[in-house]
Parts: sequence; C-alpha cells; structure tokens
Amino acid sequence: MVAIEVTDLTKRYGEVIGVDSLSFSVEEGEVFGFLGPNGAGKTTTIRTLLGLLSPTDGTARVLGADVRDEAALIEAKRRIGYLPADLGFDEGLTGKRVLDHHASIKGDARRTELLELFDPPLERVIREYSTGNERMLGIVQAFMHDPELVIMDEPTSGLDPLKQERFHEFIRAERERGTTVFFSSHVLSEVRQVCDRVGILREGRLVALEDVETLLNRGGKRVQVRLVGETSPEKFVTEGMVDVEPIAGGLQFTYTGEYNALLDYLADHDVLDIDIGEPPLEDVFMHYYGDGFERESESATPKTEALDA
Ligand SMILES: Nc1ncnc2c1ncn2[C@@H]1O[C@H](COP(=O)(O)OP(=O)(O)OP(=O)(O)O)[C@@H](O)[C@H]1O
Repeated sequence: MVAIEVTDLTKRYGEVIGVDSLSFSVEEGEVFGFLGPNGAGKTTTIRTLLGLLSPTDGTARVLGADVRDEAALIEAKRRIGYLPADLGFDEGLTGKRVLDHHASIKGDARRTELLELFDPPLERVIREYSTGNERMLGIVQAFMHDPELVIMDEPTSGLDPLKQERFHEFIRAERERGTTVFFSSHVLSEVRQVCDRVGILREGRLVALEDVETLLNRGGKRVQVRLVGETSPEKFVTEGMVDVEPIAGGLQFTYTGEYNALLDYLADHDVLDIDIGEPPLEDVFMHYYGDGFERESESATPKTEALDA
C-alpha cells in the first residue's frame, strides 16, 4: 500500500511559490529522505501533508486520507507521528506533562522503551531544556503511540553526534519493524545511512527521485592510487577521471567510466596500492544542485554538511 501520495501539489504564498507541481509517493514500510537546500519547499510539503497548510493546487494523501478532508485526516493522524522543525512546546510545562498530554490523546505504548534511547530531563520545564533535549522529547512524542507512519522535519537538528547516531540506528530498527518514515534533511550522510529512497527538492520542484544505491552509482567511484615515482595530476588525465588531486604517494580522483578501461590505463603505471570506494555523497549531490550546493570543506561552519547556499 502507498503511505504518502502527492500528485501535482502546488502551494503558493501570494507571489511566492512554496512547492510547484510536486508528485511522488512513499510506499508502506519505506524510509524516505527528502533533501533540499534552505527554501526548497521541504517544510511546506510536510506541513501540507499534516493538514497545517492547504494546497493551492493538486492533491496529497496520507494513509489514504485526502489532506483536504478534515475528518479523514484527523482519523489518519491517530496513526501518524509528527516531529516538526519548530517544536513549539509550551515552555512552562515539564517534559513529563508534555508526554502525558500527548498520551491522553494518542496513547503511549512505547514511552518507556523510547525513553531508554532518548532521555530528556522529564521533570524539568521546557524553558530549561537545551535544543538537543527538546529534540529528544519531540522524537519520543512522535513515536510513542506506535504510529504506522512518522513524518519528521529535520529530526537530527540540534542533536549531538552520539545522539544522531543513536537516532540513525533507531530508524534502521524501525524500518525492520515495518514503520514508514518520511523525513527532511540537510545532512547527506544520514540519508545514505538510513534511507531506501531520496527525493531531492530544489526551488519547489523535485529534481530527482532515486533509491540511494542508484544515487551513489551515478556519482562514480572514488579511486585512490599510489604509484612508483612522481606523478602529477596534469599527466594523469583520461576519460571518466574527474577531480584529480594529489595525495601522499599518488593521486585520487572520481571515476565514472568502465572498470576495464581504468585497469588498462593503470597497467601502464607501476601501481603500489589502489583503493576503489564509494564517492562522497557531496559529489553525488553536486550533480543535482550545481551552484546551490555548499561542500562541507567550503562551509563557513565546518561541522555542517549543509546544502545551504
Ligand atoms: N509563510 C510563508 N509566507 C511566504 N513565503 C513562505 C512562507 N513559508 C515559506 N515560504 C517560502 O516558500 C519557499 C519554501 O519554503 P520552505 O520553508 O518550505 O523551505 P524548506 O525547504 O523547508 O527550507 P529550510 O530548509 O530553510 O527549512 C521559500 O521560498 C520560502 O521563503
């Protein structure tokens, strides 16, 4: 069954286009990543799926409910978990009160299990929470009623690396349980780690819809080769080799050609060591974003893998 179905969805804010003729579907049991730089339309899509924004044109269905059909959507949302980008908890409530309130509406069959993985300080008021603690509370809230479908807007934003990794492991386990997960992200590596398929959004339009494996294959292979003697990148150029750069004792490049051609080429050199691996996802996404993409190494904030241009 299809968990999310979006057909020719357009959302305008006056003159501004939020999303433009968007069509895609997410199968039941799939983990689907929704990627795009700032302003691409990710939040607009997500808020439309939850009935928080009404479409200007086109349709969207979640768990079979048309997002314009209020009664059907309310019914479907009992089986949906939602983690918004802006959590908007009541600052004066304790974490425990927030969860108790949510439990009274939707249930909390998985509360204890989730709090063992994500442990916000439940007795403290939200006003005193760090960003990461708030995010963890949001994750517990999104999953605790054991929903069939979970929709999340940048779920790892504000989590420390350890908690991010825990979240990725958790999503992989959810996939095994058969939960459908749809989430937006700026973080390329998490998409590779947890998603089955990825939709790439740019300026309100879907520019790619692929399984992660295909995306990686399109990016070619990252080859590192160590050779006897001096080798300059300029001399080491043949079809299919791009971004040739010197490394200690040799060169590295991205290779998009046939393996046999590469081996023929290398046969003319004295090869000490060769390593052929996956390309960095940044290279893959450059293909789709072009100028709208900021590589990690060029980013003003080195920690991020942001796509913000
Ligand atoms: N309430 C609004 N009024 C006017 N324009 C809006 C509104 N909300 C979003 N937009 C515009 O719609 C476009 C899509 O925005 P959206 O927030 O959906 O992008 P996003 O991909 O979620 O970005 P980010 O990664 O920054 O959260 C942008 O051009 C944005 O400026």
